[in-house]
Amino acid sequence: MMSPNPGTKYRAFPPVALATRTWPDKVITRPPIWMSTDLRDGNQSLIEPMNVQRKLRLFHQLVRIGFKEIEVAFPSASQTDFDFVRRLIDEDRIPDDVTIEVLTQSREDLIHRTMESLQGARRAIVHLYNPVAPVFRRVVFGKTREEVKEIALFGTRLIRQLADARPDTEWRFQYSPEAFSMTELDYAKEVCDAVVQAWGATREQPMILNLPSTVECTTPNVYADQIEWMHRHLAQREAIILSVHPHNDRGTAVASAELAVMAGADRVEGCLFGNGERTGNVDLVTLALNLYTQGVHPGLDFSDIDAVRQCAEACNQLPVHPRHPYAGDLVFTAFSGSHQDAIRKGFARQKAGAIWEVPYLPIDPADLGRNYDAVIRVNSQSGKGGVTFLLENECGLSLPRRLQIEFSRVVQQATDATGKEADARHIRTLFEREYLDHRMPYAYNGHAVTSSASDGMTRLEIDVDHQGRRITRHGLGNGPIDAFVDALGLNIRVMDYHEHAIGSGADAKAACYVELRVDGGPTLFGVGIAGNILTASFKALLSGVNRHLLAVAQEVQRAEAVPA
Ligand SMILES: CC(=O)SCCNC(=O)CCNC(=O)[C@H](O)C(C)(C)COP(=O)(O)OP(=O)(O)OC[C@H]1O[C@@H](n2cnc3c(N)ncnc32)[C@H](O)[C@@H]1OP(=O)(O)O
Ligand SMILES: CC(C)C(=O)C(=O)O
Ligand SMILES: [Mg+2]
Repeated sequence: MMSPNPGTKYRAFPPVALATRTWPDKVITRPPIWMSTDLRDGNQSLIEPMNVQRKLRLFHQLVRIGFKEIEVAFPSASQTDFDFVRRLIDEDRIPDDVTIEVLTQSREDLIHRTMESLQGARRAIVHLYNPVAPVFRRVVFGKTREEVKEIALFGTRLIRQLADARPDTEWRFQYSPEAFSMTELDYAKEVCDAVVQAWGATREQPMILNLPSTVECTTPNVYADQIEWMHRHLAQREAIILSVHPHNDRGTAVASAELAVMAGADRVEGCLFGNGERTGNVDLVTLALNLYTQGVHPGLDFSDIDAVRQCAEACNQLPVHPRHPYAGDLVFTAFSGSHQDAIRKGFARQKAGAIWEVPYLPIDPADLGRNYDAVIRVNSQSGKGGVTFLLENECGLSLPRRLQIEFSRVVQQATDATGKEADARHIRTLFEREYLDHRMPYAYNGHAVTSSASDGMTRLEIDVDHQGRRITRHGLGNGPIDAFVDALGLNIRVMDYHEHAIGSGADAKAACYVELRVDGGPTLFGVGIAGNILTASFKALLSGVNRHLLAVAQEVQRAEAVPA
């Protein structure tokens, strides 16, 4: 049960005294060094860790995306992880410009096994960690500050010694004071300075110092302050590649990473789609594409985001949420009417090569290999914009504005009745049923222009079915439509008329929309599609007449059904 007074159980994280902080004014203008830990931190968080096959598949996907540093295993943890590192090296699967990284605790046997796994590697990063925060010192280790610092120094010296004994590999060293963000800053600095010195890092041969928010426990601005404080106070900053490793316990890992980069971090560790322990490591896809939408190329290639997502889902055996930024199934989909309207107008105005300005879409789906098909989907929350967009895209029909309004009511009735989404095919069917399929009471069979005489009048013979009976009639008018109306012998007033071609070449068709009023009733539309514009316009007239007569018949039925 939730406590009515959480202050007795939980305490607020204290802010950092850093009055002269500079990060709020910084702008990220280049990408950080990315490090994927999908195959280590991501893997250790899975219900079933990846086998070698799945790890290989994900490794090659990470290489394709463009990661140059990949933490591939915790080799002393399991035979699978050890064997995986061996396969990468023995089968020469690591591209020249990619460096693999492995993680170890600061324990003698584990360090020996870790170094053994890397035998023969061209280049490798050995990553040592130990927890340094007060709760770990007290609860997990029962050690003093000095003793915990000594754990870090022991591992650093041993790795230095083993690395020096294997000069054929180009070694790099990384140290993480685990749970950094929960640690007193002066103590974190003391441990880190000691490790940097013990390793012998220099400007020419820097080491990676990784400051994790192992469990995210502050607002992102506090993490940024902690990073800036370290950035400014570390004794040998020039000998350090400053790295961050945010987790997402408060749901703000992406913000933490972004602010940390503004605060001085050079490097970010995380996983694709935010996989990782508990609520995940920071999501590298979101981080990278956030940069991209600011006009900064992240140096990672997500131009086939669906393939990356499918690979991650298959390897992790975990789904990516449909609303996941940039990658989820629904993130480029608008259901609601005003959004659809704005997106449709945005697409219509967007010019190739111009700055992207489609409302509600922060990125062009095409940049990620997504198409526009699913951008607009229609349910009962949708308006004319979405319906119009789908008809345009699916059938090449550009409805005049008032017809858009008329037909969107038809779609809304249908979606309200079912409570379900109407896909493009369903909308097309509704449109055909409403405007194109009526053959009662009138159906078009043919026409002939008998003369277009010198008096400027059109004479027309029409061949139509009326109530299933074939009839021929003649009409005279100041144009074909006028003559057709005359031949029908009905009281029809044509209020508006639109036409356009559908497609091009031999298969091109004509679409015609007429807005009319029959017998002084309400205005309504008729639509005709045919191989030529004249036939399309006659069909459109009959469509409108049939719709009017059907509405009248339904009205009569309704009136008769009401008990007296
Ligand atoms: C935040 C992170 O993601 S850190 C990475 C965490 N990832 C993993 O742990 C996954 C792989 N790990 C494993 O499979 C196991 O931990 C192994 C195989 C490496 C080691 O297993 P075990 O030997 O059974 O030890 P276990 O993991 O339980 O470690 C506990 C012991 O190590 C000590 N320890 C924990 N971390 C460290 C460290 N970084 N350096 C030195 N000692 C450590 C603990 O204090 C404890 O000591 P104690 O037994 O004297 O009380
Ligand atoms: C090993 C370290 C970097 C880690 O994964 C963490 O602290 O979250
Ligand atoms: Mg982690």
